Amino acid sequence: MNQGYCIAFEGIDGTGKSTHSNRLAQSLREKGYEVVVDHEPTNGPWGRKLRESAATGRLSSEQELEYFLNDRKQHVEELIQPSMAAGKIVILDRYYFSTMAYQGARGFDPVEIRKMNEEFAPVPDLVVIMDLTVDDALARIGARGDIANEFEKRDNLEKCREIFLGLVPEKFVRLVSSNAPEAEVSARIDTLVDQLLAD
Ligand SMILES: Nc1ncnc2c1ncn2[C@@H]1O[C@H](COP(=O)(O)OP(=O)(O)O)[C@@H](O)[C@H]1O
Ligand SMILES: Cc1cn([C@H]2C[C@H](O)[C@@H](COP(=O)(O)OP(=O)(O)O)O2)c(=O)[nH]c1=O
Repeated sequence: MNQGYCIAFEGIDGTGKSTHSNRLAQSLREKGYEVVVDHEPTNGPWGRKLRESAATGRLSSEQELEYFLNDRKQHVEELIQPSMAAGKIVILDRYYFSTMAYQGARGFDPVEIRKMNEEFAPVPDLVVIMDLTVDDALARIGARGDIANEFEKRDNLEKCREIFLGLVPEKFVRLVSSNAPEAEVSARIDTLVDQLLAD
């Protein structure tokens, strides 16, 4: 049994991370793989506080960063590491690249944020950056029936998108435009993951 895989979906809100992390999980299960799919912020105590803050007003930048790190530490210990150790494929709808982007957009140095995370969080085998223009992403959030929350302000999303796009030259990062029919986007992601699993 191998040591498992970790695949993270990243990108600004509304780009299809949740849709495509679930579609990928389904398609891998149909191929016989053992898959765990989960999201950050988690449904644990830190994640719940962070989600509340998206609706009611953001925490101070220091406190927000601390809560995201606490949430992730718990996630790594309780779910990510044990699942990978059991040889499963872990699919994450957001991971520490979101902290680089969103807390980076709030003034922290993304490089420092990455270092802090990589001290305890496994580096994923593949990061899929789902991409849309901010206008298109906000339109999809609206169509989903949601009112944009505190994290989803236009200027903030522009900064976050720039940080995400800055990761693309890295070897394990792939950019996928979400500006195509869902089945087409899904097929592109399946191809990337098939390549990873064949290596
Ligand atoms: N390729 C696509 N084309 C059109 N709509 C899509 C596509 N992928 C996702 N959507 C829709 O866009 C909205 C946002 O997708 P979602 O997966 O919730 O994004 P995220 O998890 O990144 O916030 C949803 O209503 C979803 O059905
Ligand atoms: C994981 C993570 C998310 N976020 C932000 C991005 C999102 O706008 C917000 C909520 O995440 P989101 O994926 O929208 O969760 P949900 O759909 O369950 O509400 O948290 C950060 O600022 N830093 C992080 O490290």
